[in-house]
Amino acid sequence: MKEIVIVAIGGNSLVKENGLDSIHDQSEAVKEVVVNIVDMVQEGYNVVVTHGNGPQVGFGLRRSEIAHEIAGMSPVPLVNCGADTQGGIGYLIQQALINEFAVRGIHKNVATVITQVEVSSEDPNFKNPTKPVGSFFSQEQAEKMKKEHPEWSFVEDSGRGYRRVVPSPRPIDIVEKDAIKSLIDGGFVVVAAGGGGIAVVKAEDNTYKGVDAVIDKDFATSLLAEQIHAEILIITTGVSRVCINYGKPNQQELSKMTVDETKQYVLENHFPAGSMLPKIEASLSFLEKSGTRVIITNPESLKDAMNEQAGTHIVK
Ligand SMILES: Nc1ncnc2c1ncn2[C@@H]1O[C@H](COP(=O)(O)OP(=O)(O)O)[C@@H](O)[C@H]1O
Ligand SMILES: NC(=O)OP(=O)(O)O
Repeated sequence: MKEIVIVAIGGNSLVKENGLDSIHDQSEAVKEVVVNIVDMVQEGYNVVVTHGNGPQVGFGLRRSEIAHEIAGMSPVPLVNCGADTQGGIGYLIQQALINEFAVRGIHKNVATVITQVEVSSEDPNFKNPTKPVGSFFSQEQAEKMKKEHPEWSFVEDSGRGYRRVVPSPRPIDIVEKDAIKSLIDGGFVVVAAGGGGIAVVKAEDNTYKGVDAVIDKDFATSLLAEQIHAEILIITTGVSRVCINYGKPNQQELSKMTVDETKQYVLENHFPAGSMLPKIEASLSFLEKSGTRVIITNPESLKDAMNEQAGTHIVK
C-alpha cells in the first residue's frame, strides 16, 4: 500500500484577505490548491484532505446573528454553523477534485465524510475562548463591537488585526475514523474532519451530542493522521515557510528543523497561539506518535515542497 499523505488546508488560505470572502473567491482558491493535490495523487500518494473553517464559521455565525436581530429568525448554534461549513467547503473541494481528475482523464473516486470529533465536556478551553473566527477588524472596530456585545471576546491575530474568539477544546477521538480508513483502503480520495470536525461529547450510553465550539483543524488533522496511520502530514497555510522572529526585521525563514529544534523555538515564543503554534504543536504530536515527516507551506508550493524545494520540513 502506498504512503498516506494527509493535507490540511487552512481556512484563511481559502479567503486570502478580507474582501475575498465570496463563495466564488473561495471556490477559485480551492481550485488552485486542488491542482497540487491531484499532482500528488498522480505521483502515487494516497491523499486525505482536511480543511479549516475559522473565517467561514465566523461568517456563518454572524449571518445567523444578523438574521436573528433583523428578521427574528432562530439563531443557528455555533456547532451547526461548523457543520454547515464542513458541507459547504467539503462540497467545493470534492467537486474541484472530481473536475480536475476529469480534465486529466483520471478515474478516481472522491468522497467527503461528515466527521464528528469527540471532545471532553470538562475541557478547560470551554471557559477560555481562544479560536479566532470570522473577519479581521481594526482595534477601534473591535472595541466598538465589544461595547455592543459584551459577551464577545476578541484577540489580536498575528499582526493581521482583531478577531472574535470562540471555545476550542482539544480533540479526543475521530468518530468516523473507520469509515474514513475504509474509503482510503478502497482507493478513494477522502475529504474529512473539515473545520476540525463537528465537536461532540459522548455520553455513558455511547450516544453523542453536539457542543458549541470550533476545534482547531491542525489538532484534529494530527489526531486523524495518527488514527489512520498516515506517514506524512502537510499543513498548507498563508506563508511558504515557518519563520523565527516572524514579522520582525530579523525574521528568518526555516526550510528544515528537527523535533528538538522546533521545541526550542516554541520555548522561545516564536509561534503565536491561535495561528502558528497549533500547527507546530500538532506537527510535534504527529511526529512523536506515528508520523515520519511534516511539511508546512502555502498551497502553491505544495508540489515543490514534496520534493524538498519549498516549505518548512520538520523531521524526527
Ligand atoms: N512564526 C511564524 N511563521 C510564519 N507565519 C506565522 C508565524 N507566526 C504567525 N504566523 C502567521 O500565522 C498564519 C497561519 O495561521 P492562520 O492564518 O491562523 O492559519 P490557517 O491558514 O490554518 O487559517 C500565517 O499565514 C502567518 O500570517
Ligand atoms: N477550525 C480551524 O482550525 O480553522 P482554521 O484552520 O481556518 O483556523
